[in-house]
Amino acid sequence: MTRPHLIGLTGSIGMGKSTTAGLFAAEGVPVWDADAAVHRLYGPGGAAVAPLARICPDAIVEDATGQAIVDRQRLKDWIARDDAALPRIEAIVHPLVGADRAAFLDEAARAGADIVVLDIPLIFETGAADRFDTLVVVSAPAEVQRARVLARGTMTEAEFENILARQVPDAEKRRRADHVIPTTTLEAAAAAVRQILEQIRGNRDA
Ligand SMILES: CC(C)(COP(=O)(O)OP(=O)(O)OC[C@H]1O[C@@H](n2cnc3c(N)ncnc32)[C@H](O)[C@@H]1O)[C@@H](O)C(=O)NCCC(=O)NCCS
Ligand SMILES: Nc1ncnc2c1ncn2[C@@H]1O[C@H](COP(=O)(O)OP(=O)(O)OP(=O)(O)O)[C@@H](O)[C@H]1O
Repeated sequence: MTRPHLIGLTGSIGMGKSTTAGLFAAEGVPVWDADAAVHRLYGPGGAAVAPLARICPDAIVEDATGQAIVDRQRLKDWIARDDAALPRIEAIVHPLVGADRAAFLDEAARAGADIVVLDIPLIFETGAADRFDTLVVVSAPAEVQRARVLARGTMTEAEFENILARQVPDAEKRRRADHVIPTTTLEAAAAAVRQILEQIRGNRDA
């Protein structure tokens, strides 16, 4: 069983990771989404619920059907109060995310996938960049990024600035990427996705 070629897909907040992951999926490439994995781990029956309950019982609530789930706002409240909180949460969540990713990769290899995409917001921030065969960064002009994030209405301008300040700058991500996908239009992004897949397959077959 040969290992699939690993594409790491990343980019700063609102740059179009999820949309671009969908374009890879539309080309038949299996996609794993790190954020979605965390949401599953925090949801009903999720593997992070019990261990997080032990270190922060306040962060556990019941969903509409009475099942225990992690309340992200309450976790954030704890992180804001206590500098030790995030490292303790990460010590629980990261190994569980790693296991979810490993299960996805096993399944993709078994299914005979030649290429897979791992959609991970914090590849550069977590020092994981060298684990991929190809690094792809999605990017759009800063004013487009700002307008998109604020148009969602899910955060204030100050919250957006705060997240930006904690992320590796877009220019550095672009510099370190093997490929930059422009996300100003869907057509441009889709063309870049097809070109990247062709290049990887061409190099492999050469
Ligand atoms: C703190 C939590 C509850 C906040 O959840 P919430 O839904 O409000 O935000 P979300 O995770 O979607 O992040 C929002 C934005 O901030 C960015 N961001 C989040 N954390 C960081 C960070 N440490 N550094 C830079 N950017 C970050 C994300 O990329 C995203 O663009 C959540 O991020 C969490 O549980 N984090 C700990 C687990 C973890 O390490 N997850 C990362 C994936 S392995
Ligand atoms: N190629 C594109 N052309 C036009 N609009 C796009 C493109 N890619 C993304 N967008 C728009 O940009 C916004 C953000 O996209 P998306 O949710 O994919 O970003 P993200 O990087 O996954 O965000 P986050 O980091 O916040 O999770 C959405 O409104 C989406 O419709």
